[in-house]
Parts: sequence; C-alpha cells; structure tokens
Amino acid sequence: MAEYKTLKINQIKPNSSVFYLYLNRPSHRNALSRDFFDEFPRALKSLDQNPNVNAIILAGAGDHFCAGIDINTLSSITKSADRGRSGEWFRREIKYLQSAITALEECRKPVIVGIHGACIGGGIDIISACDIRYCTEDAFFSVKEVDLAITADLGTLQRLPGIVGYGNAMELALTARRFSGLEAKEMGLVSRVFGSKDDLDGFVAQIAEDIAAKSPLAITGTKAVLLKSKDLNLEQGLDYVATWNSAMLLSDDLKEATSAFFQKRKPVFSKL
Ligand SMILES: CC/C=C\C=C\CC(=O)SCCNC(=O)CCNC(=O)[C@H](O)C(C)(C)COP(=O)(O)OP(=O)(O)OC[C@H]1O[C@@H](n2cnc3c(N)ncnc32)[C@H](O)[C@@H]1OP(=O)(O)O
Repeated sequence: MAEYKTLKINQIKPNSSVFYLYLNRPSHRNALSRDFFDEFPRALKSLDQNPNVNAIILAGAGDHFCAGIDINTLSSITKSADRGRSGEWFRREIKYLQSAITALEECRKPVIVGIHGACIGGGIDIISACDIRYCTEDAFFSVKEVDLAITADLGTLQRLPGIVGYGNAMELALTARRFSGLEAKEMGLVSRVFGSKDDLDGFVAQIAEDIAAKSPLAITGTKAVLLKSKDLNLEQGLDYVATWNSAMLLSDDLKEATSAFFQKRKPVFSKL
C-alpha cells in the first residue's frame, strides 16, 4: 500500500473487502492542503483498481472530519503574471482541485462516508460527492465559502441541490451558517445520525460489509447508472441502463445469485 502525507488506507479487518480511507492530518483538523489534492485521486484510483476492494469507508482521523481547504494553501495560490495569464492559470488550478473531488464519483467502488465533528467548506464538497453519508449527532456542517469571500467551486453548488433540494442548498450556501447532524438528517444530507462515534463506526462498517458481499458488478452498475441518471431525462436514463445491462447483466454473478437463492445459501461472487 502506498504511503501518503495526508491520507491513510487500512483494510477494515483481515480478509475483508472493505477498506478505510482516512483524511489523516488531525493536527490541522484534516484541512485540505495541496498534497491532499495530489494524493486523494491517486488513493481512490488505487482502491478502484485493487480487485480485493469492494467498498470504501471515508472518515476523518482525530476529532473532526474536515476543516475545509487549508487556509495557508488558499493564501499561496496567487500568481504574479499579467491578469489574463494569471486568470488562465487559476482556472486550470481550480479544475485540478475539482478533479480530486470528482474522483469520488469516478471510483467504481461505493464510497460511504462517516462524518464526526466539523465538516466545513471543502469537507462539504467531499461528502456531496460520496455515495452514502452518515454522521454523529455532534457533527456540525457549514458551507463556509462565502465567509472567506469565495464562491464555492469544488462541487458543493452543483451537487448539494440534488441532495438537500435547491432551496436548502441556496440557504446554506448564502448564509454559511453552521448546522447540526440532526438538521443534516432532516434535510437528507445524511441518511442516519448516531449518538456516538462508536455507534457510527460500527454501523458504517456493517453496512459496508453488507454492500461488499453483494455482486460487485451489480454494485458498480448501480453507482454508475444512478450517477449518470442525474444528467439524463427518464427516456435517456432508461435507454442508458438498457444498454448497460445488455452488456453486463448476463454474468456469472447472476447465475451465482439465482443458484444461491434456490440452494438457500449466501452467494459468493468473484472479484471485480
Ligand atoms: C480555490 C478554492 C478551493 C476550495 C475552497 C474551499 C473553501 C473552504 O473550505 S472554506 C472553509 C475553511 N475552513 C474554515 O473556515 C474552518 C477553520 N477551522 C475551524 O473553524 C476550526 O479549526 C475547527 C475545524 C472548528 C476545529 O476547531 P478546534 O478543534 O478548536 O481546532 P483549532 O484549534 O481551531 O485548530 C487546530 C489547528 O488546526 C489549524 N486549522 C484548523 N482549520 C484549518 C484550516 N482550514 N486551514 C489551515 N489550518 C487549519 C488551526 O490553525 C490550528 O493550528 P495551530 O497551529 O495548532 O494553531
């Protein structure tokens, strides 16, 4: 397993196909440095390509999930060229940072995030691109960018409305107000809230193991088709899934799932 400055990857337990991916800069509350943006897509790619991985749990090391962009990084990303060249460079830089977050969606394996403590600014960009979100009761959230004189640009404004609704997204992004885990649940930002970090971790581990035991082909297909459906109308979406399944439905996984049903046993699927 590669070494990272800002991340840590652990197998959840021996022989499991669930892996933890930790934001691992607890001394800085997992603030997102330039190293993070270089390393995060690389780590996701390595998990995506590893046939022993069926599901990924994203979490923050230490007391918080993520304190957003590293404010030191932010103050260093200015270029002293002429205005046009500086603007062109900056646009490329923002797109590079965006691509690190989009890597969560590009990963074929499901990413389940467990959020505790702070989830601020860039932290919201990250969780909005995850597939399933859970948090603790004492988690707190803020779409903080406007307070730093920034129009959020790493995906929150594009993904959050589809998760919490346009009105809620607008209110959260314009006010930058802090909201609690319970409110996050009410708005649909997270699927469940837990009284303690231990309860969160236990539940997330079990859900990840459950998903990891299903057909990897069906799980990958479900993630890909659901993500694609956001950009398509109903007719296009149905057409897309028909094409997808015409290529991938007739698999050994289908045979194994039906045999296991009739033999009243748990199915065992091969790696992806
Ligand atoms: C091109 C632009 C792309 C992306 C833009 C994204 C925008 C954003 O992400 S906006 C959000 C920016 N983040 C924040 O405003 C949060 C700032 N941090 C906090 O509010 C708090 O630290 C906390 C997360 C609530 C945690 O509080 P606490 O547990 O009391 O820790 P602290 O004592 O405050 O911090 C400990 C240590 O970490 C450093 N630190 C915390 N956050 C950041 C950060 N975002 N960037 C850099 N460093 C951070 C803090 O300075 C402390 O350092 P010491 O050296 O120990 O003093």
